[in-house]
Amino acid sequence: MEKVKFDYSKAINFIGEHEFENMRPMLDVAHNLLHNKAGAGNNYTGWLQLPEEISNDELEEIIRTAEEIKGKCDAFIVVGIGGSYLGARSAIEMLTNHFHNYTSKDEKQTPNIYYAGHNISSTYLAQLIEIIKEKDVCVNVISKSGTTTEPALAFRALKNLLEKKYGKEEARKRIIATTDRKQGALKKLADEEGYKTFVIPDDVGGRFSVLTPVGLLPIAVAGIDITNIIEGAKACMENSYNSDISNNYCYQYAVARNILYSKGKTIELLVNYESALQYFGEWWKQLFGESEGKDYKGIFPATLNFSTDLHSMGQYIQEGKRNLFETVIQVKKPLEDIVINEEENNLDGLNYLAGKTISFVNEKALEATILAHVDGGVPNLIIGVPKLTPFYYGYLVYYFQKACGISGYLLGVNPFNQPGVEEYKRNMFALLGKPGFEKERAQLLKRLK
Ligand SMILES: O=P(O)(O)OC[C@H]1O[C@](O)(CO)[C@@H](O)[C@@H]1O
Repeated sequence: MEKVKFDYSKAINFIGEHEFENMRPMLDVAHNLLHNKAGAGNNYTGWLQLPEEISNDELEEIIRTAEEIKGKCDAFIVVGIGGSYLGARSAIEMLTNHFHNYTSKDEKQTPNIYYAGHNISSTYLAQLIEIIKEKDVCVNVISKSGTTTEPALAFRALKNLLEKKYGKEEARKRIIATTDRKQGALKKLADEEGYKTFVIPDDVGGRFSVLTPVGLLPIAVAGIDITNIIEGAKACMENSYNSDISNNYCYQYAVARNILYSKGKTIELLVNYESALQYFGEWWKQLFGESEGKDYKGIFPATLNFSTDLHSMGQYIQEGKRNLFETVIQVKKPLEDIVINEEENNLDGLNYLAGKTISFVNEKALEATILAHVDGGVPNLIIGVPKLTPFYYGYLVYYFQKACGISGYLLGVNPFNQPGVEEYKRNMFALLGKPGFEKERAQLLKRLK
């Protein structure tokens, strides 16, 4: 199987070969911290061996449940936020037809997939309920902590809908909870109601959980081969095991971004030229943002979808503040292609492209953009992916997770916690009047006057 490749030749004006050499000792330390589970946050590094440790029994159980759901519903709702939904969504958007929710179940043999609990928009939830209320519905509620407000609120409304529609007994069979082994409100609720549950391993944090039932169940419901995803992750696990940077593309990426960061390139733009990768970017953004943005440092991760965003953000990238670098995901072969047709009168002037394919044009757009942006002072790192298949999805997931762990240790942070996210939650609970937050509430209300 062809490897996912990393190429930093378009950043060579910004990173000298010797700088990789200079980073070897630091990389060795980071590698050992991660692999010996000796670094900060080491009790959340279970994702490292997941592709090898996930058992056939567990995979079969996920696939069996997914088949049941597929047979039972035409609307499947994934309720979760952050790492509890972005992995699934990134795979589903990458690996199913762009228009999968617009095709009939007969055609695709899978339910439409909807998402809830990833915002607190009443309009979104009301409109979702309107769309699904006449359909046959199943819900997968996912929360590691089991206490996150956004999915809990959405789930309360959807549970109510299902119970009214089917009665309590049948609703119970249409709800699957993915949560902690023993704690949290969702675990308690699932036990009381008798929902089927899947467990998120204790040592795997939300943003590293896509290769657990968190991601795998919804992905399987969407008709995607999850065993292939695990195979891909396993391949990357093997290819990125060696701490020698000269043949470890994953470590080259981790090191390159840290070198660029140390030179003031504080914003990383993950760029794609395939719209199917939009949500992969969202998943990546949380992975790196939540892992590295702490202790008042860290690269700010942003995503761009090209060529779409070249027509909105292209100006900034070319000539704005020079604190950017790009990481381009280059897909070598599209799943489908279209040959550009010849037109007799050539009114649009495109006949010079007749006989070429749309993907050829996309490739030239990529090459042209990289050259322009490098000339404009924006280093480009390129990650070459042979094709968008389940195998390479799994490969990329592991690639970025591993690079993130290593990169976080190189930066000197704990890549596996997220203490800062609690700040807004405390304020929100206080303002909502949650019991136990009375003191904070009084203080905040004064500040809001
Ligand atoms: O799975 P949970 O516990 O609902 O958390 C969802 C998301 O919220 C966070 O905890 C941040 O609040 C993320 O780390 C996580 O991915």
